[in-house]
Amino acid sequence: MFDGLKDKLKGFTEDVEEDAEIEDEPEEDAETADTASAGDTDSEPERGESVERPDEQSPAESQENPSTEETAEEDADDAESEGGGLGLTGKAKAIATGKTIIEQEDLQPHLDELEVALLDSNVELEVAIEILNGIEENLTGQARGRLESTGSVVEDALRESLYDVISVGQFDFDQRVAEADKPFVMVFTGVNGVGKTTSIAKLSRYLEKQGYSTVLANGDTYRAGANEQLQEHADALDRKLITHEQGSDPAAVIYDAVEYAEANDVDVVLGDTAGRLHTSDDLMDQLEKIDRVIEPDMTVFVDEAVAGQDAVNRAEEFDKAATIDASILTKADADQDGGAAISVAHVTGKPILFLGTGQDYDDLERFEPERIVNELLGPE
Ligand SMILES: Nc1nc2c(ncn2[C@@H]2O[C@H](COP(=O)(O)OP(=O)(O)OP(=O)(O)O)[C@@H](O)[C@H]2O)c(=O)[nH]1
Repeated sequence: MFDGLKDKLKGFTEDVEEDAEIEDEPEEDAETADTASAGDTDSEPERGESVERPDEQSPAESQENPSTEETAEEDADDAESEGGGLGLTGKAKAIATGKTIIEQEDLQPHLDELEVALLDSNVELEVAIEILNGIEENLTGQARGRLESTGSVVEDALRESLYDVISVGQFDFDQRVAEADKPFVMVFTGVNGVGKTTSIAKLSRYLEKQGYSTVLANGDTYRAGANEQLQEHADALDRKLITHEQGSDPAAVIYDAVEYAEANDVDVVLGDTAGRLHTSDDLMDQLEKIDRVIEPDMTVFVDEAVAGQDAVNRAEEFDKAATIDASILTKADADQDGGAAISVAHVTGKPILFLGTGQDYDDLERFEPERIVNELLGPE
């Protein structure tokens, strides 16, 4: 999963660190520099100034002191006591105690290369820029500390920045289901053939493992064979499926499924809908009607990770045309790029909840931002 992007990200970290200097100057030099720059209260680096961060703890030290929050707080305190850590005073102190110095002019070419690599991996432009800005910001020590430190300043900055863009809107799906009134009603939408139906079947299996019963509803009354396709999954999983004839009202099918769930104490209703483009007015009207009549607890946009930039564009367009609450990206197992996985939450403002990682019912993974960052950059 995401192997192409992993290599590019690894290259960035290594290249920047090659250009970073580890300085270890004698104390008196620092004092001289400190005095010379007394009164300097700069807190933000200008473009072209050096960006500097204290060296991280060694892996051994970080094991002795595993609290990321504490480390982050200490870093923040350091930064504050150094006037943001970025003025001349801060620089002098940094040199005095042995710090990593990364010159802005050394960093910039690597950021430019990373931007090209991200775009090449189908990361949305606006998202790529957000990641680059995040790296710069994190390197200046302004916004770090939620993830375990790796001992590498550059990797931590990249890690935090990626985390920021992919964790947009995240909520605890399991908790949401647990706390909701039952039946919890979910409706799935997206274009044709992306793995919507399979994802519903996988989610039914996932929910079963959490102790919930599910009923399936085929709101795809548009396509011939859709009932049979979902029936195969229902049979394989031993689930009740509610269907109506082809051409009937999808809202009515899902309504029936909700009634069935209420009458039979079923916890979750999973409603499929016809594959559509956001531009198919009649199908988008159907979706709007489902929203109005059923008031689902969650409308989930499904697309395939391998579609890259197309999936990102569709997610953005669907989100504008209909109310979606979250996304599922399928076929992540076949995706080298990871561009959609990185971009979709940011462009929609809604979280990716699950990744489809294969053709079996168990091949559905919770999209956990921290785990995805580890997947992309390697474990801490
Ligand atoms: N490798 C892989 N294949 C998947 C995944 N999810 C679905 N597929 C395959 O993608 C194909 C299409 O899946 P469907 O569930 O039929 O797609 P759909 O979006 O419901 O299609 P329509 O009902 O035509 O809109 C099937 O062959 C699935 O097995 C996944 O996560 N990984």
